Amino acid sequence: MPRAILCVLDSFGIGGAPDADKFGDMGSDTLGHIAEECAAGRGNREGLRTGPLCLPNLDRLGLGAAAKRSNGISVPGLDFTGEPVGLWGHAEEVSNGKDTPSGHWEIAGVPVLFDWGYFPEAIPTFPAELTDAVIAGSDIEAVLGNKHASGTVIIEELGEEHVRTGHPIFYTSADSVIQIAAHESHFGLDRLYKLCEITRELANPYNIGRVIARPFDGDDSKTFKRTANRRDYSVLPPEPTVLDRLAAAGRTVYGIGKISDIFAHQGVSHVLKGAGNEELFDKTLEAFSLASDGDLIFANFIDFDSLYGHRRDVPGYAAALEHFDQRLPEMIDALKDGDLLILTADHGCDPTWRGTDHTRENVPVIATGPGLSGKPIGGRKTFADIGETVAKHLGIEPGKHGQSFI
Ligand SMILES: O=P(O)(O)O[C@H]1O[C@H](CO)[C@@H](O)[C@H]1O
Ligand SMILES: [Mn+2]
Ligand SMILES: [Mn+2]
Repeated sequence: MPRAILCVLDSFGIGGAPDADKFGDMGSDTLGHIAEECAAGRGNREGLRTGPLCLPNLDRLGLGAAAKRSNGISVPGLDFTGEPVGLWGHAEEVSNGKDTPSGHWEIAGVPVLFDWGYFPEAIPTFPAELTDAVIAGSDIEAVLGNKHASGTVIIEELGEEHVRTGHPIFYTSADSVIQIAAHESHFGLDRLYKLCEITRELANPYNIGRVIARPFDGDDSKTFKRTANRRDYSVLPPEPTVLDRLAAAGRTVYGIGKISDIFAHQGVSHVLKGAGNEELFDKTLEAFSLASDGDLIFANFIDFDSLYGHRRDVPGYAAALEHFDQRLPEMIDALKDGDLLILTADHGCDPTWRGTDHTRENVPVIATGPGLSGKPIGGRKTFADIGETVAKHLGIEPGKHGQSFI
């Protein structure tokens, strides 16, 4: 049994989702396209990285084999030829959305089989009754934006007007989300959080997954920068997740990074935050030294998605993957006898794809542990197989969805 360690490389899809066409994402492939760009010499950035994508540790565990099985295409640069040393395969998402909560909840054994509410690609995107109610119920006079946007682009576009007028910037994306950007010192951080709480309540009838506070600082449109004080206001998962089931069995769940926010703080006993992938990796290792037998460490590595996938930054994404790969042996060396480490993702965010949104993709499912020999685990029909594997490994009762692959 000892422990389970579940790492989500946020947005690290490996292509081949059978229902990608429903999302306009047929052919999207986060890993495959990054690797192709790198192989063609378009993944270079001075001082950051050059050449073909180089992920020897993930590849040896079975990443290249899993990607090939997911979409039938060999990944350039992932040329490990022996038998993978990990359990390797991919999983399809059954949840209706390609958003972070749907992906994580399904990984934790609870697919999202209802439809979230979304806002249309129109201006204004939000219904007037909703923005009117927010204005009436808070201390703001108007909202700016009111459209689909990339979070970094919209603060450059409207940040100065926001500072001048005091009106916060409301925007959305292909996800079920209302994001509110405001300047930390001109508008105030606590005031922004309060506004998000009010908006969260008012958004419930629209079935919106998350309201997200997006504070930023800086002096003008050229220097505005989002701060680390993002805060997510999520609805609760529709059924108990494997986190809740573990908590009910008296186990400790360590949530690293965004995990606790994604699960509306339910089922997570210890929260360890980190400012970016590097710190998140350190915090995950710290949790290794805190966790006892039967506990779960659940980590989210956000930079892949928010800094590189949504920003459509191929060299940045490639460098972040290569850095994670270089550090992976630290995690493997920290495993005790009986520990199970699983690496996966919650959706895709192909940095070569149009727009700035997530992409519907299969995700890798790679597992290893002392004494575990490598073998294929095939194409799993739901991410919930991951949560059920954790449940079985940690010796708790099976849940309603998915099947363990061990
Ligand atoms: O462009 P930014 O603000 O990073 O938005 C991204 O972050 C949101 C939450 O993860 C997603 O809905 C996506 O649109
Ligand atoms: Mn995500
Ligand atoms: Mn995202």
